[in-house]
Amino acid sequence: RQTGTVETDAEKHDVEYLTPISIGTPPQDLIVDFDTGSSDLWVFSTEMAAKDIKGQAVYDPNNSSTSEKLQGSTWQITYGDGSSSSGDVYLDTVTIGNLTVPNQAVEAAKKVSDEFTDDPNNDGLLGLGFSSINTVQPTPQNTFFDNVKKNLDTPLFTTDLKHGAPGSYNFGYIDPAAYIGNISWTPVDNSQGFWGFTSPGYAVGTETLRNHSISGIADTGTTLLLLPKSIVKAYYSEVQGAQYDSSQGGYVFPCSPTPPDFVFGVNNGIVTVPGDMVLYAPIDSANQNCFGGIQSDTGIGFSIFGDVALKTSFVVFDAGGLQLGWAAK
Ligand SMILES: CSC[C@H](NC(=O)[C@H](Cc1ccccc1)OC(=O)N1CCC(N)CC1)C(=O)N[C@@H](CC1CCCCC1)[C@@H](O)COc1ccncc1
Repeated sequence: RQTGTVETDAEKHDVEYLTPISIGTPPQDLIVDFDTGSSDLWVFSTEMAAKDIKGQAVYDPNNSSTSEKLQGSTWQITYGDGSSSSGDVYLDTVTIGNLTVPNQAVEAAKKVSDEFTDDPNNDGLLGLGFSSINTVQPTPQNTFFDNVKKNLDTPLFTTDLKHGAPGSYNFGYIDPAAYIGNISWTPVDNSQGFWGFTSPGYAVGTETLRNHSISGIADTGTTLLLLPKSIVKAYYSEVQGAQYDSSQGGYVFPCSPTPPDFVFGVNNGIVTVPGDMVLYAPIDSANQNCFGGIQSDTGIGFSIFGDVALKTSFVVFDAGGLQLGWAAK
């Protein structure tokens, strides 16, 4: 039985968290975005047109003695932000930290949308959602976690994302030194392939929790905390000078004073998003006005507890118990 840990680096404004992996023999090192909101492991590859590669590292299956083409298999994925990619599939050895999966489906990109080409630091995505939403056809493939979990002490992984500092993903164990207080557990609904859960309510600042069921997903691949419009309006009604700015595509407000905290419930516990984390990023060079880290989930169909929520906590993604655990740190 094994356990593993790997460090993940926050990009500017924590817009995404990038983590090193190795693929093939000899190992080819890439840095990818671990995404609990999707279930494909895809990477930039030598099968892409040179014009679509701008600084990313690429996977070359022909340079790996252990790669084996999955004949006839293809994949195509589109994300919530409209970005997309597609290609074909190889089985090859994938290593994360000290954990190795010998026959992991590695989805080699042939095409990627501009959002990926224009993100030089990101060489691909490693999906940590449920394998039921893997896009490989004709036969969907398992995620790295699904393949490795039989070798783990216990079938779970944890996230410890931080604000502007390296965080970590641990596999197979809960590090008691990584959190304080108790872990609040809540059942997971994986019927849509996501780590879905329902929060019982929320509070703005120091007020008492309001009962308001919020169904959403814990998603490391989404930068912001996307909530129902009514809750977002209630929050920003308590932020001086906050307004919806259609040119920015969200609520903006003066970068000082620090806005109130946002609290959401997890079972009988609470998670506090400090006001200074709601200050997502300045929208002007004078740093006068800031784009909010809390925005509306309109059009998605569920809320998204993205990095703005996750980086406040130590979160346990427990596939064995089909539950999520949230703890302060
Ligand atoms: C409505 S899900 C929006 C979300 N994409 C984001 O959160 C992107 C992430 C990003 C992209 C490029 C550079 C840096 C960060 O970032 C922003 O959208 N923003 C950050 C910057 C900010 N100024 C504006 C808002 C999203 O598709 N996630 C998916 C993974 C994501 C795809 C794009 C690459 C990075 C990983 C995934 O987990 C959720 O998939 C779905 C969610 C709902 N139905 C379908 C799919």
